[in-house]
Amino acid sequence: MKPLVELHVHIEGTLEPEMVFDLATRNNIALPYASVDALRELMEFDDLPSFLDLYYECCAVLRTREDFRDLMLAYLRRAAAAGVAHAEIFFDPQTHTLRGVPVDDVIDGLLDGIAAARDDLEVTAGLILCFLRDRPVAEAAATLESAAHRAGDLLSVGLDSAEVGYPPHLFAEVFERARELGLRTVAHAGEEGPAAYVSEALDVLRAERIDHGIRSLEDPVLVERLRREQTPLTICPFSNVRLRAVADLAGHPLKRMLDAGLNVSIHSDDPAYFGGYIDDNHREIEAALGLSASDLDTLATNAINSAFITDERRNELLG
Ligand code: HPA
Ligand SMILES: [Zn+2]
Repeated sequence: MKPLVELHVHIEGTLEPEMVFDLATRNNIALPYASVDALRELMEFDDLPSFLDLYYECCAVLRTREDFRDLMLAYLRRAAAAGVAHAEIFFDPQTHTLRGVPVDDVIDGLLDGIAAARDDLEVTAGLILCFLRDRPVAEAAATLESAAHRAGDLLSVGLDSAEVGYPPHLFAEVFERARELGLRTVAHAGEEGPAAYVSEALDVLRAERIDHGIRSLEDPVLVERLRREQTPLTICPFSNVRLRAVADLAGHPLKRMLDAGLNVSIHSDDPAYFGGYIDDNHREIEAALGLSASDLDTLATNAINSAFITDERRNELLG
């Protein structure tokens, strides 16, 4: 069995309700939830925007470098227990800098957590700085400049938050600047937005991986292109069900995507909110779709081949 590689997880989406309460106490923040259970009960969503409202609200407890370290270390412990050997992890700096947290504290804290995990968990990890597409483009550009001196500490940039109405082309110049800084590029597209956003992310942003991309199936020409170019699509089954992009796991298009020869792999998105981590996503989607041993090997191999790692590390993970 190949190890798991996590390519689509938002660190803020690993903030478990218990940690929301612990950090609120540490930082003297009054929460609008009566209890951990009361917060958990709010985790019923109609769509991406309704989820994002709660996700951003909970982020208010993250204030210090130590908070970000503890969040990262808790996530990597859980990931290591799931069998994850390598993780490429999104973070949303604007969510924190808009509340007055310095971007360096966010990055330093997350790197502290990664360093601590490397020493005792044998998990490697890297960071993907995401721009919030539903905020002004100028703010994304300023965020990138504010983190430009940390480009050596980052793997890639990404694009997340509410998708519909915020097409990728808006961020063309920001992504171009990121490439000038030596960063790789990925983008959420085709989660709730149309297949055309996936094409735009490829053509205009030159995204090297597409996060979600499930609505690509609505455009046969795009599907053929994704197959030919073997563009990685990072699929998050629990997220798609909980945000009602698909009705249930049995109706998830993953098997159709595999059978179409697309480069898909399984990931967790926001595990604290969507009912499970990467191992849980794998176990349940495999059962729901009756995936074969060969499908499972393809999924594991795709994730390893789609990671931003050295050839040496890739060979180690491929075994
Ligand atoms: O699933 C997601 N989609 C878009 N933005 C996000 N930010 C956190 N999770 C998500
Ligand atoms: Zn995501």
